[in-house]
Amino acid sequence: MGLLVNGQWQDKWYDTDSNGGKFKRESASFRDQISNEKGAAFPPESGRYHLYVSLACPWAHRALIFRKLKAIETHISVSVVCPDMLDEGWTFADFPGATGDTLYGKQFLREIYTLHDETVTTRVTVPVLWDKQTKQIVSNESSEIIRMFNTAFNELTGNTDDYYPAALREEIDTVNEMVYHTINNGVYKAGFATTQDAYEEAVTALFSSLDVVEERLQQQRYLAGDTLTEADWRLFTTLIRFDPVYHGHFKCNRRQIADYPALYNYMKRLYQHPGVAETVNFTHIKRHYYYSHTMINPTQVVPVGPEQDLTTPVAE
Ligand SMILES: N[C@@H](CCC(=O)N[C@@H](CS)C(=O)NCC(=O)O)C(=O)O
Repeated sequence: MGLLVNGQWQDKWYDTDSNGGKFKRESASFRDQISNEKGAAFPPESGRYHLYVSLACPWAHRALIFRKLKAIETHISVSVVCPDMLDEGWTFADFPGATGDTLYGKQFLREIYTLHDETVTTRVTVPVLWDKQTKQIVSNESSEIIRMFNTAFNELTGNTDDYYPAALREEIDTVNEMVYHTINNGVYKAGFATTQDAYEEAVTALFSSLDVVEERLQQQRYLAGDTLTEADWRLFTTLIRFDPVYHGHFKCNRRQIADYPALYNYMKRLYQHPGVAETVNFTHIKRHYYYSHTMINPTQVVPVGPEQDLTTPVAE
């Protein structure tokens, strides 16, 4: 894994030494918008945009789910990277379920970043929302990509489902804040911590938030009440990876999601939502983490479990 500095690849792992052993996620570098506003640089057009994703990545998974839910699959094409992310970063190497770079036949995802700007300095992350027309990255920030998908293509698709409704925004923002820091990013903070204290701090915050969410879901169907919103999808992509990966690989092993009755039922309900199961690929998920993070798992052996059947009936 590494990053681009003035367009040159440098193979470097995350620096936790300068931060007391704590993992600190950097902000995404590309933050443009697909927008209906007059004169917008990136207007919604069918066939113009492309998503580069990893099926392993919880952030990219959000974008794939929204592409499904909002029926924009025929308007936005997708390339899936190989789950192995080693010294070359994300690659388009062959792997079952990976597609290669379906636009330009490149070898490495970083070449998409340098196609945008050959002297760019940035981490090379997924998801990437790409504009085929200008050969520019529109955005590599999943939280903003899902907001664009929520509304920008409504006229093209006729799908007006709203996962960020005005009346619930305050509530959604509050939940997102807690879920992002302590759960979505919390599992990474635990897994990438290089001191005992940094690890324990992250794990404690993670499980106290899971308790809060469990209690909430015992009272209500979704995080923001009766309405399914982006807050649920943002939590879902972490929950679905939890028992197979974060519990073991990231040492988040106080409990499994399967031990929380309401959370587990909710996770299965979201998994069974039309179109969602086909966005979940446990082979890519397990392979990516256990095979790529060689400082955590030097043998690169991928565990066989857990045995879970997410298709069994759920309580509504
Ligand atoms: N803020 C970004 C984070 C994306 C991200 O960190 N993706 C990971 C994969 S799960 C990645 O590509 N990491 C490579 C790296 O950090 O070099 C988003 O939510 O879109």
